[in-house]
Amino acid sequence: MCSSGNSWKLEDHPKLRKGKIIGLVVLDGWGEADPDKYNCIHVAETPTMDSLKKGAPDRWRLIRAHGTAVGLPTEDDMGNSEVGHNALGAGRIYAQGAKLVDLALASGKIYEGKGFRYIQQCFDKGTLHLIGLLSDGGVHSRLDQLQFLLKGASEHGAKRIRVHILTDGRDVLDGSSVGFVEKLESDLAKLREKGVDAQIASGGGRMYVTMDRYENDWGVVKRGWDAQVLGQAPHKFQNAVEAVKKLREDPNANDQYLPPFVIVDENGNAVGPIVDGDAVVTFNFRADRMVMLAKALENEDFDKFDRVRFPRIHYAGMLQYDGELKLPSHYLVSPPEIERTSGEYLVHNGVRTFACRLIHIFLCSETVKFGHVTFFWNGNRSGYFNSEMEEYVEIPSDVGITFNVQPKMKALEIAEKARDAILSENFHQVRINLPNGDMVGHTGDIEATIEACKAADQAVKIMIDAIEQVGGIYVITADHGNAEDMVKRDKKGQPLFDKNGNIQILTSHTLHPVPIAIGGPGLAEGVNSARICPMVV
Ligand SMILES: O=C(O)[C@@H](CO)OP(=O)(O)O
Repeated sequence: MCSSGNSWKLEDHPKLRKGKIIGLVVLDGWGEADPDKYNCIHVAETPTMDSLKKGAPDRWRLIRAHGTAVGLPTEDDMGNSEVGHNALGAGRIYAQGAKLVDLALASGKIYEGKGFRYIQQCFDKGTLHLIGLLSDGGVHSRLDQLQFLLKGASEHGAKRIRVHILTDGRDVLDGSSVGFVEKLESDLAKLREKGVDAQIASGGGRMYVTMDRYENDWGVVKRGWDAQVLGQAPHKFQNAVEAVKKLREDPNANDQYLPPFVIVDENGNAVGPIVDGDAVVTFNFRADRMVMLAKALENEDFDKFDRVRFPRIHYAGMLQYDGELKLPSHYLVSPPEIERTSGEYLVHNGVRTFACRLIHIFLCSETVKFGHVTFFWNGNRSGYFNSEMEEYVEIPSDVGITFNVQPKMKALEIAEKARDAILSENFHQVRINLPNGDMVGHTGDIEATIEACKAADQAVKIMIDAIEQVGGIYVITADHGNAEDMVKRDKKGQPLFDKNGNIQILTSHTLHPVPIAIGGPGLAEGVNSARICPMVV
């Protein structure tokens, strides 16, 4: 992509011919790693991707999808869908939320901003509630940022603090929740020694409580609301470490799906419901899984579930989560200003080659990843740039099952919709996200992840066949790794076992590079993938 100054006009590519349909596939969670039995992409039958790889180095190569290459603070930060899609969609690299929050905390500027001053107004009479994901995964939040915020908020006047935790087990090892809660408890104890009334007030597993996304299942947010705001949950404990340990005793329990619980005092009363006059901060920096709660906390008109009570609070997000909706209206750190993304350029350059080409861009995924190719791709903005030029199609995801039960997910339906869009010749660009490798990888089920990768490969083939038929160009890439390495390893790369001799399964993203392949009959001679992405290794 190349434009001059502030103009939206794109200069012509020196080699690519105009008027060729582009089919763009993001294979979510598809990295490149050494072949072994824990590399589900290697084990799965993936003839389409295998044949694309033969085009190396001109038509297939690797790109970095983690660390500083996608705007994260350090090279040890695994990639994730937000930063991967942001970078691919913008065609540029921005300092991401994690880094911006680090800087604001380190410089102390966070406490000077409008957002902090807004919540500070409640510190005299009200409680400060902090809600978010408790882990050091660095994808949605980080424990050390919460620790700094707790300390900083108490030094800046917060006298009563309640933390509402969401256990992880997805970006970090399952079972690690107990250690994180212990660490937090010890920090809160230190604050109590200094006279701050600080406690954990409620909790639950991130995938079952609060952190739904793209309005897939409002029941998840309601469970969180009941515990955090109303102080009601099916499980009650006097101590959060005990809560997590006890709930994990269920043989089917895991950190991602722990049921909601509230912490109660000796009289059985919840220690920290959110009430009028309180301040609330959602401390996740990543947007997608906080947007729904932000709507519930902020929107006067709200009909997604019965809130029972709508407390008059001062609410701020760690960041503003949706730049289009300006949600939430108060935030502690300004989000990355991701502007002039590729989608915006495309609508501004909407040359209609034929009269029948009514719409320029078509994109599709299923609900659980739908926003990745819309919201993230467009720099964390919901909605169309130009609805006459773009069509966004969402295929409803299965609700109420974990994805290892249905590893094909909606890959074939997505690919068929994309194929029809390509063959209709109504679009210049058709963009899809295939979530399988990632979503099934997050369940830690190796067999199912292998099936998932196979399905994604079949979907890629459908898309490529359609592009071949209309003489277009395809670009196949990924936003980060996951399914290519499903075990925790030591420094020498050997799989690690726990004390019971069980292999330690990884559900998280990885630090591996991801492929990018380009091809199709519309591709001009001499065009290679090195020029089409900012993150080429
Ligand atoms: O499910 C999610 O929220 C993240 C992992 O925390 O995965 P992805 O970045 O692929 O969306």
